[in-house]
Amino acid sequence: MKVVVAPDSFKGSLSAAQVCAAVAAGVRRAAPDAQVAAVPMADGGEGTLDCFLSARGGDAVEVAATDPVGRPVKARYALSGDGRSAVVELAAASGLPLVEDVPPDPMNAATTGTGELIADAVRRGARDVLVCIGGSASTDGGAGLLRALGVRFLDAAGGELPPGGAALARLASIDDSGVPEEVRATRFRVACDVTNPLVGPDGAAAVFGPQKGASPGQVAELDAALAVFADAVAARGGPRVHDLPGAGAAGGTCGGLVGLLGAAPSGGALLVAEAVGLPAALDGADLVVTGEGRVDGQSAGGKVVSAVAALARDRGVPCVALAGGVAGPLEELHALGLTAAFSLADGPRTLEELKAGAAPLLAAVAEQAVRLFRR
Ligand SMILES: Nc1ncnc2c1ncn2[C@@H]1O[C@H](COP(=O)(O)OP(=O)(O)OP(=O)(O)O)[C@@H](O)[C@H]1O
Ligand SMILES: O=C(O)[C@H](O)CO
Repeated sequence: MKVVVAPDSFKGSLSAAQVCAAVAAGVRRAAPDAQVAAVPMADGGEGTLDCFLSARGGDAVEVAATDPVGRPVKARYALSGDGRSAVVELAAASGLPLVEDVPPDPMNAATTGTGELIADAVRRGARDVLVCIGGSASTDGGAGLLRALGVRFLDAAGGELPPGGAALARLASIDDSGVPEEVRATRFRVACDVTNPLVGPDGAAAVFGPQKGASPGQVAELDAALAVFADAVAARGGPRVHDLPGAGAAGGTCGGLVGLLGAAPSGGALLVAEAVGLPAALDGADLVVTGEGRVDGQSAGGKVVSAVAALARDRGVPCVALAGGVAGPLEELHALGLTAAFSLADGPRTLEELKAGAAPLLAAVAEQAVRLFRR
């Protein structure tokens, strides 16, 4: 029997790798001869670099980069063992927490550092780059990132715009003739943390500008500047990113990556699943065990459990979720491919007790679940 274990972390109790170890122990108790494939998962947020490195080998690479307000910052990204693929988390060099020590600068904050990490990965040979975005300090449409990769953003007089979202209001043309061949040859995929469009009342500036310190007036300015940016992308024959779901992620960085680098936005968990080789691991599987801290109706929205269940369903493999808490409605998850979900609770306990005892409790419920499927 082959069992694939592909869980998210349990927030506050176990990393995805620890969940895999606990579940594997339970699987072996129920089916000592089972072949267990552990594929720790993530949804593009916390833990994504680690799960990529555990699946693909390789190292975290530390780079001297630029933070959102132009200061030096050391940031890490993951490069696969074969050097061909990389995962870059935008929050590493362009995250809001990096600038908590200075007054907010929503108009000028930029994604430059993330572009520097990507440039480093491409220089080292990566041609498949997963960019996990969200948690940004900026609303620059990814202009800083793109500039670090060789794109020039010019005003009507042909002068280069300064960093930041506000300056995009003066954008007259985009020159990508300086983008190196190896960047053009790279496949970019974007894992977005939200599905907001680039502009408008649900757009990057309106919804996420305030948390970056933008006043209502600044939100309106940034929204108009992003519209100028999107118009300029469309004017040069690029896609229309104004209303594209997800384009507003990370202050419009997704819009920039889609518009100028041909990136494809997608739910984080599905992209991570591909990056860590889950589809291949599912070949010949008899059962998939997934899970997260709490499985509920929200787990259907592009989270790890729903992505794993959908991949399992496509291959006709039953999929069981194990979680600290399981709360309905679960119809959507079942429709996506989740066969059943079980809580690790073994009786009335406090949350603290459940978290502290998570590993043995998980092994016990995994053992019981596998008994239903063993052959
Ligand atoms: N071992 C456990 N037993 C019971 N409950 C747990 C356990 N581990 C985590 N939880 C609960 O599940 C909640 C959600 O954890 P989960 O791993 O699903 O995080 P998440 O997906 O980041 O959450 P969110 O849905 O807020 O994004 C945690 O806040 C915690 O209360
Ligand atoms: O970075 C941001 O703007 C938010 O996390 C939404 O992507």
